[in-house]
Amino acid sequence: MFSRITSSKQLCVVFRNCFSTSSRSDVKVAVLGAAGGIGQPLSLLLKQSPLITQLALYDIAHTPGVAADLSHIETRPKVTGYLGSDQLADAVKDAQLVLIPAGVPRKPGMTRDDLFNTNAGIVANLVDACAKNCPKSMIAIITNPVNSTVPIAAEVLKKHGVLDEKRLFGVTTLDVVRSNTFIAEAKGLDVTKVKCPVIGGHSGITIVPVISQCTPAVSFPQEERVKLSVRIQNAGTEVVEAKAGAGSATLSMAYAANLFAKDLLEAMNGTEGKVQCAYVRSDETEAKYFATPVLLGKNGIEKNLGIGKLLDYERNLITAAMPELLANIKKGEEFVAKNVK
Ligand SMILES: NC(=O)C1=CN([C@@H]2O[C@H](COP(=O)(O)OP(=O)(O)OC[C@H]3O[C@@H](n4cnc5c(N)ncnc54)[C@H](O)[C@@H]3O)[C@@H](O)[C@H]2O)C=CC1
Ligand SMILES: O=C([O-])CC(=O)C(=O)O
Repeated sequence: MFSRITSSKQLCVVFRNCFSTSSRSDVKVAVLGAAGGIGQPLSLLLKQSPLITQLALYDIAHTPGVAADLSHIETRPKVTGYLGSDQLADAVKDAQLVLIPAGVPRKPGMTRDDLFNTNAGIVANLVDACAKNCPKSMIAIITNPVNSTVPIAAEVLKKHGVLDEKRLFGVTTLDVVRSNTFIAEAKGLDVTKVKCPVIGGHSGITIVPVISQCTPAVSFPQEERVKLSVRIQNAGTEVVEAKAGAGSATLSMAYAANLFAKDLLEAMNGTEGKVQCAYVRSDETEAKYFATPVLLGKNGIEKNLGIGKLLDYERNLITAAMPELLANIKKGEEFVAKNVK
């Protein structure tokens, strides 16, 4: 091939074709809270994506350093840093995907709902900027309490008249990642082959692992199934306690959010068959928002794949989750009604 090249222009074309990626259009991804415990490793993982052309990093502190550091990596996304609220609009302007890990994490003894008073306003403010500057963007909320911050985001977008429920996600991928890991460990399986859906919400008893739908199929005596399910529900707390005041899961969360973002970006780019569990607007139960596996497509959620067949034990977990989930959703919606113009 190279023997027939006669000019430097031709060489450039060959070089570009050899190293081109599957996507040629501009894809801007913004990370809000990019200098944090999740934001930094997540941005590092996203910087390795050939599907992203611009990686916009926003935070209220430290973004110039994080952006300068990541910008030296020899991968496709161009990194830009934005610091403070004056630069928020530019950070999200025309983004196709906004990932939000901004806000405070738990300390031992706290529930995710204890973060509401600080994080509700942060999420409302960031989503307000998205509504104004990238109204068609996919928005993936990582900030806790996810059970409430997703309804907050929806209500803010609704106030601006730009809510598209198919483009709004609460990121619950870490629950699936943990289930896969714990089941593989318990059964001595190749962890890369284990896929266990987790449905419901993203806090304590609202997290509902559906071990009966795991592939490959696994069976446990009831006592062991209960122990494993409870461990999955409390896995976030396990990390909070191990970190002893220094925050919650950051590295595994960055891994999980990158996995979710990668599948969503690929689906947006036309790859079919991408499925992830996510906390989304739902008609599956009486809860307006409920995590289930969703088929991703060019416009976000292509199809909600639903709850599927459950064991009585798993159905009882949903029943037990419902009061807390409904209260969390109501709290988020009321926050916007009372506090956001
Ligand atoms: N969805 C999930 O599965 C998980 C969610 N989380 C949640 O993610 C959130 C972030 O956790 P970490 O990164 O560990 O916390 P962190 O404290 O290390 O980082 C948070 C970052 O947000 C920034 N920030 C604060 N207010 C902001 C604002 N108004 N605008 C932009 N940035 C702002 C801070 O400057 C900081 O850099 C927490 O709410 C945590 O509970 C954590 C793990 C899993
Ligand atoms: O437990 C927390 O506070 C953070 C979180 O959501 C998780 O690790 O699942």
